[in-house]
Amino acid sequence: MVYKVLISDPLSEDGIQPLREAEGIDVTIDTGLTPDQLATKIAEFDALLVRSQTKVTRDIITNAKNLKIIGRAGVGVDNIDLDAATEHGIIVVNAPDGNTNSAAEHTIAMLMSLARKIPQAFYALKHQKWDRKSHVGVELKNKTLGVIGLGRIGAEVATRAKGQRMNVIAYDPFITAEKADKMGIDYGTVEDVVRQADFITVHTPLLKETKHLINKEAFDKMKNGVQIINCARGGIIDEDALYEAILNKKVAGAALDVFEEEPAVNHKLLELPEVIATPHLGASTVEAQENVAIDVSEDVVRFLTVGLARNPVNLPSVPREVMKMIEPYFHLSEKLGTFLSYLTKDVIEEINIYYSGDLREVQIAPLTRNTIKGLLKRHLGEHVNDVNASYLAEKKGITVNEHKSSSTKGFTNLLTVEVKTSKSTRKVAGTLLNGLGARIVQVDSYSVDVVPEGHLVFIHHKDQPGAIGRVGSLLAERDINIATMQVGRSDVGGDAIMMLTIDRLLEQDELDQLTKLTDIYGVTSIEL
Ligand SMILES: NC(=O)c1ccc[n+]([C@@H]2O[C@H](COP(=O)([O-])OP(=O)(O)OC[C@H]3O[C@@H](n4cnc5c(N)ncnc54)[C@H](O)[C@@H]3O)[C@@H](O)[C@H]2O)c1
Ligand SMILES: O=C(O)CC[C@@H](O)C(=O)O
Repeated sequence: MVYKVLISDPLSEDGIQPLREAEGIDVTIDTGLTPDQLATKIAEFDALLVRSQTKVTRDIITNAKNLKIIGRAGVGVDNIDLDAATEHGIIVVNAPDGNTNSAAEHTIAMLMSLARKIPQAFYALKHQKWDRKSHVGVELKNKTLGVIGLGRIGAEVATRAKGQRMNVIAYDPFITAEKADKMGIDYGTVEDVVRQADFITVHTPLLKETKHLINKEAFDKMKNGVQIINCARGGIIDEDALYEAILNKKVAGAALDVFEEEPAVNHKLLELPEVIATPHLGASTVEAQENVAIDVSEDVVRFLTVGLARNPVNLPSVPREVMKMIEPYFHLSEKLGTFLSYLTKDVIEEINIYYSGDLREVQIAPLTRNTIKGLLKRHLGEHVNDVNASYLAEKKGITVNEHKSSSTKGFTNLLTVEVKTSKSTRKVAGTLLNGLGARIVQVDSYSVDVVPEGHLVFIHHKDQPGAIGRVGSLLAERDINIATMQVGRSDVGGDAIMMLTIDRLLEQDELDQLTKLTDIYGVTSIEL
């Protein structure tokens, strides 16, 4: 199997080495596609890697019949329709850490350039003007920097601003006053920040809640002569309100790396001498571009080969250490889900997943999603994956409950999946045996020991002499080799099960003949 990866924005060649070196991955670089060309071309690809230029719209995603993963070499994913990706079962991953340092350094560079009017002075000098009077700046020392959004970049900027002997006041809904205190900065509401700061820098994502967070009302509350920096996303600051605030002298200067519409050429803000700007260069360093390309390439390889991603955006993130711990159970969880999907004939109402022993210590959400994927895939089709599995289950009205249980039945780890329909409750449990791999160890109330691979036959029968022999004879007559066989019963002469691993898939007529044998209640052919 060869996975086809399309890179549609310029990425660092060194950074995409993990893709180039991976076996079974074929890389195409085409950075000149129009949206229409991309919408056509995307159909043949399994993965798409972008920076911020390519707009991955619903249209493109709808045409992406084979697409499994979209990798964003950077932080912001506002150029990708996440809802459309999730609905189509496409995972979106980003590279959240790789450009933090560069973006923070760029913000500080903008802050200093703004304070000392360096770009304006340079521009004048380039135009043969030795003008010292117009370019008198202000010191940063003892000024207050207001930071809105104290995440990765905001926190780095705050720390560096303290190095310039600035006072820092920050607002972030997910940061406590105690945490800010530990960083040696003040904490306040947006209003506190806006009222107290001499310089304001924003470092939030662009969300419904942050769109035009800095608007006319906010400018009205600011100190006269305040200076504004945006190296996060265009749209967090209302550009029309900023333009007015500069014209009426409320704002003395603004440094912008990002704009509501990009590329921003002929922008009215750029005509104002108080405005300095760069064309979205926050992450444009050799180091950042290499870092983000490596991170996202590694995640694409990991996802295409083992089905796990470290930085999913439309899934909760799975840290590296967590991933290491859960990877062995990943395969088992899907197999148990798939196994039960064969035994469950009616509409599923509830799924209970019990994590016992060592599994109590790991992050279980990815395993839960994978189990649901196994359960739903056979009925809903190949497009079900761990990105959309929970969403599809919810849409189908299925309640999913996760339990951490102390009952291990003597195993060091035990994963039990129970499915309730209006008519029945079915259960399967599996474990990872040290050095031996995955095993199914329980089906309903019966103990078994079966490798969850290949062609299985699950037979429910009456515990009577001859029942097992009749099954064996029929399969022998059809030249079907039995690789393993397990039997279990509730009580003598009562209900019993047989679990067979056979060397090939049963034909329908063979299944019918098995079902008609004396004392056989039901036969299910299972492909794992
Ligand atoms: N200019 C560039 O080239 C460049 C480079 C990298 C990142 N970015 C952008 O910088 C921004 C920050 O990136 P990051 O890596 O620090 O992200 P992050 O997720 O680490 O931090 C964002 C912070 O914003 C906070 N936040 C969310 N809503 C808020 C609100 N209403 N008010 C205040 N805070 C709020 C979050 O709690 C979070 O702590 C993003 O928009 C990202 O796209 C730009
Ligand atoms: O691709 C870029 O250079 C921009 C990256 C930056 O905006 C981000 O959100 O990571």
